[in-house]
Amino acid sequence: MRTVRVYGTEKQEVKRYKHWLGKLADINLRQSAAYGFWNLCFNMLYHSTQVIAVLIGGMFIMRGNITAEQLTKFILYSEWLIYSTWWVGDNLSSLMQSVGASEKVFQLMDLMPSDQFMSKGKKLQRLMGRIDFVDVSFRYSSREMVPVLQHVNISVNPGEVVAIAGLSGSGKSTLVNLLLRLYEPTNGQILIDGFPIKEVDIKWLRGRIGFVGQEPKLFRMDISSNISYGCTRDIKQQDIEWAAKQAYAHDFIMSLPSGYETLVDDDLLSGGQKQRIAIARAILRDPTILILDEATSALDAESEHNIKGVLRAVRSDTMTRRTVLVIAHRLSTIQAADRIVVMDGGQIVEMGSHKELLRNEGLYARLTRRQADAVA
Ligand SMILES: Nc1ncnc2c1ncn2[C@@H]1O[C@H](COP(=O)(O)OP(=O)(O)OP(=O)(O)O)[C@@H](O)[C@H]1O
Repeated sequence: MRTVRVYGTEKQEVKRYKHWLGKLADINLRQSAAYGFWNLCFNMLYHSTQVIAVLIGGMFIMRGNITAEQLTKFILYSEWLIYSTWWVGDNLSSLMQSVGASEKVFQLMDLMPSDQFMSKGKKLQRLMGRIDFVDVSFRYSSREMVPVLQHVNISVNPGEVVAIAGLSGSGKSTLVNLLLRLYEPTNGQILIDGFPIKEVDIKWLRGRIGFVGQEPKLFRMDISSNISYGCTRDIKQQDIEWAAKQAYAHDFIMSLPSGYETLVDDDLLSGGQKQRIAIARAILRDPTILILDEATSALDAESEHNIKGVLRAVRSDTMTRRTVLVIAHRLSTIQAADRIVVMDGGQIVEMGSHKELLRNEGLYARLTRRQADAVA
């Protein structure tokens, strides 16, 4: 609605709505006409059969060929027969619709769960957080012709903070999708603590990865429940507050009238605040691997502040050292990362620290200058 109002396209939308409404009315009209015609034909047949039966039957009675009782029986039986035939015909179409619908239900019931959940993988004794992408290439099945990742090799050490930078569409999110096993690499493999990810129990692994997407989803329940959502271990209110502090969310939550008990409503929180709650949710699960996908929306400045703060908190907390992957859209966010991986056209074109990459005068230096110019 907001988009329609902002672009002033109410008239076009009403026209589009009317157009589809007209098509629906047309279909309904034709359906009603066909049904009316079927009923008319049938009623004519039904009543004319009775008239003819009475006329011819009456002649036979007068000639003494049949009795009045026989004619009455004949008319009654033929009435039942005709009525039953009509009833079957009338219900046949809805019967066919039900058969079609139930076929779809059975097809869905017959679908096998993904291989990932069928095979019981390894549960490692302890996840250290090492990640290796070994010669990984990938194409989405819907666009087989387009290589999205090509021969990607990255090794991330346990506890390292690695940022992935690059132009839009260079394959940053796809890399994370593969790590979460939402897709399987077309070539190459991903290793977790040295074990092929395919051999690791998927549920176990996902339980140890915290992921905060660009547009995190919050549920209509209080902030505490939103933060503790999906956390299987026994947690207290102070754990929730600790996670909120790490995610730079505690102060704004406390400024709300009901604090942690505030009900999350669509309009209550800004995009950046929602993201901070989602980060707290991810941190509370104490993941060994934390993945942050920085928001690309207009809330970038706020998002940048969040991500910078979280990176600082993660690095300074030596008790909970975790591997962090940040997909960064604003390069100023990630200057403090241990390593920055720069992607272009599905390939890694540069890798190093912020200073090293600036010295290289490559894509990263160009992108940094471009963003600095845009801000100035
Ligand atoms: N589900 C999908 N099906 C088909 N192609 C996809 C799909 N998701 C992404 N792509 C394509 O894969 C390429 C890489 O996309 P990806 O989202 O990984 O890039 P990105 O670097 O994360 O971009 P951004 O910075 O805009 O988020 C793009 O060309 C995109 O159009």
